[in-house]
Amino acid sequence: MSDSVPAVQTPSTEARDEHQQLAQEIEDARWRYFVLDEPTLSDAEYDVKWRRINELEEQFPELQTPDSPTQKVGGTFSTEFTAVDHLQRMESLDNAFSFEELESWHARIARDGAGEAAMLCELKVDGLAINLLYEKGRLVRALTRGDGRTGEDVTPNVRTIADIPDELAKNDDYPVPDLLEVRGEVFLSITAFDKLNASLVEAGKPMFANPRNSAAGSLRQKDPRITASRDLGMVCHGIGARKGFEPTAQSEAYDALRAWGLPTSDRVRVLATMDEVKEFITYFGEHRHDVTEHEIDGVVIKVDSVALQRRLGSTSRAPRWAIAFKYPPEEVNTKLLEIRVNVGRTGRVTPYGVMEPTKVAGSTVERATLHNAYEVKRKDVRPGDTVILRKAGDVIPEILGPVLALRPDDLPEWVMPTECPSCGTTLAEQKEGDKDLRCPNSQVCPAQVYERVYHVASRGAFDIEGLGSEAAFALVEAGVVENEGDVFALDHDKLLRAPLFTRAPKKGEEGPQLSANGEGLLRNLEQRKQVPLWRVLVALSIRHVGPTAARALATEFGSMDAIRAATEQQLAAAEGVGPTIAEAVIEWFAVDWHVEIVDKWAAAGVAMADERDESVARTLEGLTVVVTGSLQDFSRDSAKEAILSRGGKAAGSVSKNTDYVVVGDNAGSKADKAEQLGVPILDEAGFVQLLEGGPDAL
Ligand SMILES: NC(=O)c1ccc[n+]([C@@H]2O[C@H](COP(=O)([O-])OP(=O)(O)OC[C@H]3O[C@@H](n4cnc5c(N)ncnc54)[C@H](O)[C@@H]3O)[C@@H](O)[C@H]2O)c1
Ligand SMILES: [Zn+2]
Repeated sequence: MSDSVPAVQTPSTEARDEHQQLAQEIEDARWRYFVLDEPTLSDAEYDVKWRRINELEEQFPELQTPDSPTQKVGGTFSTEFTAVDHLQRMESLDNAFSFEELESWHARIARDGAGEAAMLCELKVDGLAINLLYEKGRLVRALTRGDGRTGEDVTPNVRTIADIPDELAKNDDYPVPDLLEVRGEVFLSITAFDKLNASLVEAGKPMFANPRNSAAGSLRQKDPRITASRDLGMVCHGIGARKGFEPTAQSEAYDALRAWGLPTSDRVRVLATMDEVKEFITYFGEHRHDVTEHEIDGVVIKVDSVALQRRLGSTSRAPRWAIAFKYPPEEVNTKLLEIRVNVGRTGRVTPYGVMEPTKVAGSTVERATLHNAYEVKRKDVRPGDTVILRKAGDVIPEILGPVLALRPDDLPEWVMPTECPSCGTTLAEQKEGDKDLRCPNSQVCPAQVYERVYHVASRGAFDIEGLGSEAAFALVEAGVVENEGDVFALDHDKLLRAPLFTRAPKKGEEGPQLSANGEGLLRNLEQRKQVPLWRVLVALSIRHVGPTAARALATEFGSMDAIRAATEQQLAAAEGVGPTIAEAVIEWFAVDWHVEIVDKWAAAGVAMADERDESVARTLEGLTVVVTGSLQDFSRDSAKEAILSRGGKAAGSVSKNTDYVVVGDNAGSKADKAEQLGVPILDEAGFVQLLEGGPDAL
């Protein structure tokens, strides 16, 4: 065995074929992406091909011919614009997708003596490259990157971009050079991108797949007026040919560009170690969406010293002294298999897309909501389409729209069902003009009952262990609960009818028995019958009554009976409640089967009032008291508690239903209002008397 360099392998026919195939697909993708601004592949799909072709060429160097796509800067120029040569070639960037790849890049430049070099780190802007030529400080030409040697003349369009000065600003530190090529990225701000896409969709035109394509599409317009309307921005990230300007570092070049009034980023950092570089990368990976001026798809790391840049030089398509660290793509293409509808807790029927499972931004996604039928129509997505799926950070995944170029002929539009998929009831708008459709059969529609039973047991409501989504589904499916009213009446015999909670009989037992889970559920139900009133209120699924509103209602009224007896005005006047919640509560209790739920729970032993200290005399029974300003011996809460525990009501605002207003220091408008309405006013001492002996003690 020798340890000499392994002989160069000759590619097999398969390898040759695969390479040729990939080369063609990549050229085609580049044409669509760079020239037509209308890709049919996602960047992720493109990058897979890109990596594979590089792998093949590494294994079989013979395949790496000068016309391989790996040897060329992606893109070319279209005949719609005049082709003009760059003074200095424009390059692409090599990529790293992991810290290991970044490290091996660093090891390579270290071998060439740049191991200790300071690194300039900046954001990789997702836009398109532009080359601005300034002669004697005046902008004379602007070219797209094209194939790197020749670009497209887009000067009139670039002149419409507000960020780009027609003339460089004079400056003492940096005299304006005779000639300068400035390189940078033209981009569309995120808000402008969203706005543009929304308006394109509205106009029935295909939208842009990503910010880069939208920026390119906006810049590469025959009519500069269209470009002008698109609100493009620009940020500089390099220089090309120059006369009369010799910076020693990339960072110094940026200082000069800034001084001349060119747009530079204030997020650029020059860092000494690879650990700091990785920290920078990690930071912006986590804060990607805090950068709101433009989309970013990575970080670019550059050797700062111009002398070292020269020493490292370039390959046929990219500098060796720079590398782009790419973040995982947030947009991928996937197949929309079908559109289904989901019936929610409130009966709202929402269409959602079921897609071929795809990895995006670190998780596998196969479902995404489509909100309502209008949204489906507006986006014109159809089952069978290839769709662009976006998952930005922690935001829930979104289907942006179809890739129209890939749509099969005669693909039928999707039609929203007219009947509830769960119970068959005809769907209806709740109010005229609502975008959402609802299943009006809320009382017994299995899908809605299931959601509500699940909600009853959830953390924010009764918090019943052993009653999660599977259990809730099993109870509804087996018919042991008609709706949530029956939950606390579950007993041994009823639960036996739900197979999920049973087990096979052991020797000597007859018929199926409750499983340990079944027994456990009964125990937990029993135990959770005594919970604070606010939890019971949350469990009722009253619109607008979440934990906060429920706590407010419970504190103010103390019992379910008091809430039921309260008028809409009384509810609305309660601290933390207000008119919207008051109306929702009144509406909810006006429905017979709703009231039945409460009655059934009460009959099953669910506590319907918060416990009061019985040793306290109920001196304020039936009285409404408002406390305003600050008191000496009571906090806001303890004053309220003192009123509630004596059977009174603590209201938040003064009305003619108020019996007393207690005025402390710095009381505001409520004291005035009390005076206007002639409501009796008490000071703190009077309040204490009232608490102790009721109205008679005053
Ligand atoms: N979806 C498709 O079909 C398709 C086709 C072709 C290319 N692409 C995408 O384009 C990429 C290749 O394009 P590329 O050759 O332009 O390479 P690139 O986008 O990976 O990197 C080079 C470019 O980055 C830009 N850039 C942004 N910020 C920069 C900064 N701070 N400093 C320096 N440069 C900065 C420059 O314009 C430069 O030309 C692929 O990885 C893929 O994501 C997609
Ligand atoms: Zn239904």
